[in-house]
Parts: sequence; structure tokens; C-alpha cells
Amino acid sequence: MFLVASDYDRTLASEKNGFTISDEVKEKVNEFSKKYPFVVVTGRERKFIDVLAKGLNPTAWVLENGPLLLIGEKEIHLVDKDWFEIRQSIIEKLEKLGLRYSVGKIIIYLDNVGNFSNKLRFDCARVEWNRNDAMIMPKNMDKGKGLLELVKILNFKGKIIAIGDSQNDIPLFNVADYKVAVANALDEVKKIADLVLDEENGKGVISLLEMIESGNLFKKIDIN
Ligand SMILES: O=C(O)COP(=O)(O)O
Repeated sequence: MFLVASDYDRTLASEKNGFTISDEVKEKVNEFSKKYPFVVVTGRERKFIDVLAKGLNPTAWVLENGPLLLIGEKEIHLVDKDWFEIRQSIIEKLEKLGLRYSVGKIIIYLDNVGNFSNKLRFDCARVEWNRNDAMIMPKNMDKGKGLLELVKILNFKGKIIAIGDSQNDIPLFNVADYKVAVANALDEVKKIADLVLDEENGKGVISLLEMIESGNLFKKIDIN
């Protein structure tokens, strides 16, 4: 038994299409998800996914980089109440720094703030990067922790195959049994992957799913 956990931006969907998922990738994932568990593990908020990935029906979602699970219409928030006080104090600091941010149901997003990385450090929160964009989130949370909570809820006990491209996928790779990087992944992600695909973005995901369905992946690895 295995489960596929896939990142969204620059993995399922490409920047070229403004991160809207292509029909080809959508159809493949929807068909695959009827046979095997397939989870999208993304930094994105639900409101963007509802538009960009309209019609995509994976087994479940891990959103906001870990703390928000979506199974069917059931939303589960993995967060302590005191986080919202902490979040408010961080927002005040961001205001003082004059940085533009947006707030999800749980986490804070900042785009294009690579130059501020040394100012974006907090004792009471974790800052996760996706290239130049930052996400500020509860300290004990990341994509890997969110996925492990989901797996418990689904009562899934098999192996995890993860696919991704960026820094925030590294904690996801850390909980996976087999790690796959798309061709457009950052070098630091490719370095720790078990398999680096020749194809970029959604084409990479399709080729991984085809390798699984044909049994070719399991000739290379013992994951069953
Ligand atoms: O950074 C984001 O908002 C989403 O990115 P991800 O799907 O690559 O995690």
C-alpha cells in the first residue's frame, strides 16, 4: 500500500499557466485518485485552490503548508488557540517593518520578501520559504507534520511517495519513504530526492503516476 503526496505550485501546476492546473494533469490525477490515495500538500489557501484547481478531486488536501486539512468538505484545523494571539503580535511587527502580507485561515503569507529573510525570524513561529515567498506559521507545523496527521485520520498505514520542487517540500520529503523531484525543482530539493524526473511540473507528476501504474517504479524500489 502506498499514498502519493504532491506539492501544487511548480509541481502539479506551472507558473507558465498562472498556476492553473491543466486539463491533462487534472484528468490523470482524478483517474489515479479513484484507485490509490493521492493527497495534494500545498502552501496555498483553499480560496485560491478552489479557483486554480477547480475540478481536481484528490483523496484529500493538506493546505496552508500543513495546519489545514480538507477531506471532502470536512475542514480540520491543526492549531492551538494561542497561535492567534501570537499571529496578531507578528502582524504588528510586519506592519512596523512596512511589509505587505496576507492572512490565511491560519498562516501569514508574504510575497517577494527574500531580501528581508534576516528580519523574518520569530521565536514563537516558524518561517517557511517557497523560493522568495515566506509563510509564517505555528512553530510545530510544516507540510510533513500536516501530512502525518492526515494519514492518521485516514488510518493509512502504508508507504508515502512524495513529489515536489521547493524548500517547503523538504519537510514533506522528511516524512516520505520515497522522494521525487520534478525537473524544475531547486538543486537543494533534487539533491535529497531518490528520483529526479526528466519532466517539469504536471508532466512530471503524470510520468510518476504512469510509472506507478505500470509497476515500473516498484521494479526500482521496494515500497509495497
Ligand atoms: O507558496 C504557496 O503559496 C504554494 O506553494 P506550494 O503549492 O508549492 O506549496
